[in-house]
Amino acid sequence: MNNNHYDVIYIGSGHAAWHGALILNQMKKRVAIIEKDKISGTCTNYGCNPKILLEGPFEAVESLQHYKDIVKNTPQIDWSKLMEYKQQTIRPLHKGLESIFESQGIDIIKGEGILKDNHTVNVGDTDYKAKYIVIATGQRSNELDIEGKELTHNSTDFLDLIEFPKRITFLGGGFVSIEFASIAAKMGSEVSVVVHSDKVLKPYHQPYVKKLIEKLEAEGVKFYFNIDVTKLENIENGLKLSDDKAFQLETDYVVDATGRIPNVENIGLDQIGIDYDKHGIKVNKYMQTNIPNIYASGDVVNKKIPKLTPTATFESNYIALNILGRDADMKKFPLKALKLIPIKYPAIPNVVYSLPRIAHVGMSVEEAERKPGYKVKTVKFGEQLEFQYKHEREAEMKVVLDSRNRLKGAVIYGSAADDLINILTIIINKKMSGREVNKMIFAFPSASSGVIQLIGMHMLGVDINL
Ligand SMILES: Cc1cc2nc3c(=O)[nH]c(=O)nc-3n(C[C@H](O)[C@H](O)[C@H](O)COP(=O)(O)OP(=O)(O)OC[C@H]3O[C@@H](n4cnc5c(N)ncnc54)[C@H](O)[C@@H]3O)c2cc1C
Ligand SMILES: NC(=O)c1ccc[n+]([C@@H]2O[C@H](COP(=O)([O-])OP(=O)(O)OC[C@H]3O[C@@H](n4cnc5c(N)ncnc54)[C@H](O)[C@@H]3O)[C@@H](O)[C@H]2O)c1
Repeated sequence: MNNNHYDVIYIGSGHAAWHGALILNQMKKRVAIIEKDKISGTCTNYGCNPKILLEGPFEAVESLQHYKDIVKNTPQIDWSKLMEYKQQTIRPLHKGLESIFESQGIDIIKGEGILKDNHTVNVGDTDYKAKYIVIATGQRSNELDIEGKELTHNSTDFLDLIEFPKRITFLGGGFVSIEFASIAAKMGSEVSVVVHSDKVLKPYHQPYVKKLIEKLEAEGVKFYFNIDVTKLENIENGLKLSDDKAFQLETDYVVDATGRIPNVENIGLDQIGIDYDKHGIKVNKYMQTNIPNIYASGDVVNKKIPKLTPTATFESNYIALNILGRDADMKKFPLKALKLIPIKYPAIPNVVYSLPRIAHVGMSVEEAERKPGYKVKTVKFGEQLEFQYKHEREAEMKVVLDSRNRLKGAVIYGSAADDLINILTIIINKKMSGREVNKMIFAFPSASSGVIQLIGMHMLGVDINL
């Protein structure tokens, strides 16, 4: 076989690509991954992984603060040591993954992939051919078009900060701003969050967002709402941010966290006629673009569901199975059937990794309140399970139950929300009844055992808000 001919070529090497690439490789397909930057994409190198690693010590400090009458003296975090640890841990990851892929027989092609026709991707001066192509080029940070925009930084810069600034400002009220502001507040910086609307974390349950804002404000974070910044300039002692009206803010470091935009430019979409818009590449229910042998996966897709690592992974796996189904011969009928199954997303948990976290899954409280027959129950588990839940009295959740008391959705405020939400996601996806939930035994006295018990009681119709 010609060396440059593949069954499947991926453009991009993030979660939207490599999970499926490994499946196809295992199933004896010849696979190549084209990557212009570090192998394994945003999450591993510039997103989830470095973020959660840097956040670890701050989370530990936050837990200790729940015992402030008992544990004296808040520990100080040495940012430069923490950054050193982050670099040592994160920097080798892409090389590690690269060698795993290569040892499995997946070809890694370094460079910028550009579609030339329905079966050809060009990298540098070489053309690579494939029966199927998966576009998985992800997103990049938005850059606000303001005067002095070159003085702003993005999330990647923040995650590489060597020295923590005394004053730091985040533009935007989304995930990145709120997660990073939680860290910055604990570094003792003067932290500002400047938002162009009157809300932060719009998709989240606003009463819990309000609780989080109040908590961050108590730690010194200043929120500025309804401000459309237009200018950032150097001044004698730092930077000055302003709008066209009276807003002025002096700071030392500005993070533009006003969202991410799909990488749809310069990859040959117009040349070969693939449909896309500013929200990403358009796909059908099989994740195919309007050219059927070319798929799109992950953040680059124009989709209503959240652009997250687990959704990118889910799509990557789905596409691999769809390709296997299309290629299967009739003797392997079960595989053939795979190509006919449209993608169907289960309930998708979302977490803001703030301190504390906010998480949600399934039907929102707001939708449930409008829907006849649905109930919303508030479970004040921080108060009810004080000793199990490590003194975090303000931790709370709201669960959405349908007319048969099945769990349909939940929103959680509290430090363990990121793990608890996964358990609730299983209950929702498995459509478990209250009886089924109550038939299981969990380790005690863990936080999750208490929470599941409380929810299990609600699902049996027993209201046990003590
Ligand atoms: C700061 C931050 C924190 C985040 N935290 C979380 C979190 O906690 N949980 C979560 O679920 N999600 C989080 N995300 C989102 C998550 O990182 C993305 O949803 C995920 O990485 C999407 O995967 P992907 O493969 O679609 O895209 P990416 O991981 O962005 O991969 C795309 C790859 O394609 C490459 N590429 C682009 N164009 C070309 C080309 N022409 N040729 C070759 N290669 C190309 C890029 O270099 C990149 O490596 C975070 C994101 C950021 C920025
Ligand atoms: N925990 C997680 O899962 C996690 C964490 C970080 C990032 N992410 C992913 O990365 C994406 C990017 O995060 P983000 O926080 O940058 O984006 P975001 O979409 O969450 O928030 C963007 C913020 O910027 C504001 N904004 C948008 N346009 C603006 C403009 N022109 N002027 C001023 N403000 C403007 C929005 O109102 C919003 O408050 C997320 O949507 C998510 O997909 C996920």
